[in-house]
Amino acid sequence: MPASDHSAVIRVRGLVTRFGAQTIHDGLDLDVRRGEVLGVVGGSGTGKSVLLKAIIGLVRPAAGSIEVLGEDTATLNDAERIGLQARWGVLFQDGALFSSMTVAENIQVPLKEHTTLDRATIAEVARIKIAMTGLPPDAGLKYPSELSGGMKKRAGLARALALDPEILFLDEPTAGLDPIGAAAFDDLIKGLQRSLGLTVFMVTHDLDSLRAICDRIAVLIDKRILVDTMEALRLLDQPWIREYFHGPRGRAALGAGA
Ligand SMILES: Nc1ncnc2c1ncn2[C@@H]1O[C@H](COP(=O)(O)OP(=O)(O)OP(=O)(O)O)[C@@H](O)[C@H]1O
Repeated sequence: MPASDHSAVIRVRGLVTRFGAQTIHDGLDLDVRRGEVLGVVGGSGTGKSVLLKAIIGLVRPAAGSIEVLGEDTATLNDAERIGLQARWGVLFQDGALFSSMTVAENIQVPLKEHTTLDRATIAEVARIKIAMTGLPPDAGLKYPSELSGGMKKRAGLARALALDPEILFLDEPTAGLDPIGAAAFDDLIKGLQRSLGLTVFMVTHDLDSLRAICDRIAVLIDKRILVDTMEALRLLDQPWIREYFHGPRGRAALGAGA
């Protein structure tokens, strides 16, 4: 494998984000490696979603730099920004589907926005994405209100994959799913990540997901990030990490030896 395959596809340096007087991140550094599944964890309100939004340009940093796929996101003009956005897909927590559109129409939105493909090809791509995410073929004709929670997530994932992105951002993908549905969704993400060579940035609270599919884990603590493998992080003597990995839920998810 060439050395460049190990290079960071997301490089955050000295990130500071603020809302009014509240500082969310203060000098945060993070590298996300090409082809890895990175799980992002941390206590409630520590800034996991804000970090995701800062990386995809929905929150403007007060200081620091964010490079995605080699592009410094602060210096892009509109055309460059749109070009970069086409190289990642995002699945927000609730799926964020347009309720007035069918699943197929939802998936077609980014294709219509970012490509010059004809209607028949766009419809065919949408059909492929529906199949890839394990939805039945007739799901394309359904409206979001007619879908179960798990199907909504799959439809959101199909839309996130519409443009064959290099990076997939997931915000709490298994939240609200029952354990069997969550495990199936984890399997789907891991399978797609492997077959498509995706880099996955996944905000989650779900210890089962972390164990099942993440290569490394980033922990938001004190407005910064600690990143390592789960095995290495679990050895750290840090109060939140101890509680998270060695508390009752951590022990249950990680096995009796945790
Ligand atoms: N648009 C906004 N305006 C003002 N404050 C915000 C905004 N977005 C987020 N915040 C604040 O930033 C902090 C971090 O929020 P964020 O949603 O990133 O937390 P989180 O770590 O994802 O939490 P959770 O696990 O509970 O979802 C919170 O205190 C939140 O209230």
